[in-house]
Amino acid sequence: MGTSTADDYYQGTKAAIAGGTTCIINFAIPNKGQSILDAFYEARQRADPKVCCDYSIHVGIIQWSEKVEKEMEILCKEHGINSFKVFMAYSFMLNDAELYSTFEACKKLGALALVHAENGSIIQKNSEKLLAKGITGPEGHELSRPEEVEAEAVNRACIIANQVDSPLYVVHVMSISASLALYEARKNGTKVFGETLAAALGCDGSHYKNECFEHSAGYILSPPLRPDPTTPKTLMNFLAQDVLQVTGSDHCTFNKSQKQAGKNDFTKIPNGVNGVEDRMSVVWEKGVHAGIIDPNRFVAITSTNAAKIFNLYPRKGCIAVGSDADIVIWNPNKTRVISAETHHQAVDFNIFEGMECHGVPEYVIVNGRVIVDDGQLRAVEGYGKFVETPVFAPFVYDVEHADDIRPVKNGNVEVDYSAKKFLHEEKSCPTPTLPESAVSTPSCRGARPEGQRNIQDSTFSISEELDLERKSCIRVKNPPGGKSSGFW
Ligand SMILES: NC(=O)NCCC(=O)O
Ligand SMILES: [Zn+2]
Repeated sequence: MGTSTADDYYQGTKAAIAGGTTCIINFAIPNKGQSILDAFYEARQRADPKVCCDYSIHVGIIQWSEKVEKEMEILCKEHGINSFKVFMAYSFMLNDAELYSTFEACKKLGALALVHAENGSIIQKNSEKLLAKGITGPEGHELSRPEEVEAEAVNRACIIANQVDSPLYVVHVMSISASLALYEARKNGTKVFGETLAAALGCDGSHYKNECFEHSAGYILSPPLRPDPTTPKTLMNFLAQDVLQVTGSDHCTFNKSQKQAGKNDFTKIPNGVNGVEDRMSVVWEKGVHAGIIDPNRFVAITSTNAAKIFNLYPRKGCIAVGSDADIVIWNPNKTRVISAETHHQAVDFNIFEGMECHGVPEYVIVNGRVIVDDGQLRAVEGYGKFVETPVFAPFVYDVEHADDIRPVKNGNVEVDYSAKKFLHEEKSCPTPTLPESAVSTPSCRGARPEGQRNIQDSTFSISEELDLERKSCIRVKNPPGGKSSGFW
């Protein structure tokens, strides 16, 4: 939207580590007319000297052509890219036929299509109407793109993916309706994964009603936060029940002065909010501390599932011999209050301002180096590396042949990293590896969904049993990747 984010790769990854995230995947979105290869090279040039932790890249497709298809192949075969984001909204949205071709190309390459799902044509018409009526402030943002506009696009994207039998990943699912559209599609056999955001779990759309432009504009992202105050908790329940699989940050920050670009026209407010630093704390607070998920599910939805979907697993997303030494020591008994005054991001606004979070990353080890030491951050610019994401992720494409994951060489020891072995081990591991305090979080409070056990009552994790209990109400008949996956 004609401006650059407040956080760069240094500030962004430093903040990520401060919050307990040790690897990120950012977007390289080309400018109009720019080739996707150039967008990728540019992102690498910007990132490599600056990143404090490892990173990968999703490449954006903002138009469709044979050239784009050829370059997608080059990115997959020569540059370690396995995911491409398309938009169903904004001036650079793709139409249905173009989405069809992109999904088909992804399937052929063994890549994963990521979709920004909102109906761009409806948003445009609604925006024109609202502006003509004199509704120019940030409140117009949600009014122009209500839930059903998101849900319709999720449904349509799933149908298109199903037509070409390609897997699909829906980024930033922000509403109950959109989650249910996704769930319905999966029940009907579409291989679709759903990601929601820390923003959606920690905030609601009431902020758009704030009379202060600076405040309400600070919460503008797309799809927007929803006015229904039950949405954040319901989305957390969807994560617990595997209706959604991942919590991302979609960290895309703009300073107050940058948001001023839309002072007289909400359609010009740069879209995006913070998330990378506070994601882990917000998910712990609203999920584990609230008694909705257990610590194992916390790890799955903040780390392991993403690593599996983007084929970084088991190098990332698990603690094991041969895996990267990216480890977070989480203290559930400490608290912190989120504030723009104290955060490590460059941006001058924080959507979680004033939120008290139980759960603090006390030590963060990045590639074997202690970067957060007893709460003290010592990030090293340029210490991170670009990590390739190979195509045909077994957890997305081929669970039956997931054994084909190559064993990782660890010195002289050859470690068997077969995916099936890991799936099996996950299922049969009843021993807690967490300290008792982390499992029976004393700070637990808040109502539990009806019929669910208090997962904090036990001194060992029962997430597997709980999952089965829950799934008996919401059962995924044809899970992406097949029924044998422990992931589902
Ligand atoms: N969620 C959000 O508004 N991020 C900025 C760019 C995008 O829409 O994906
Ligand atoms: Zn998006």
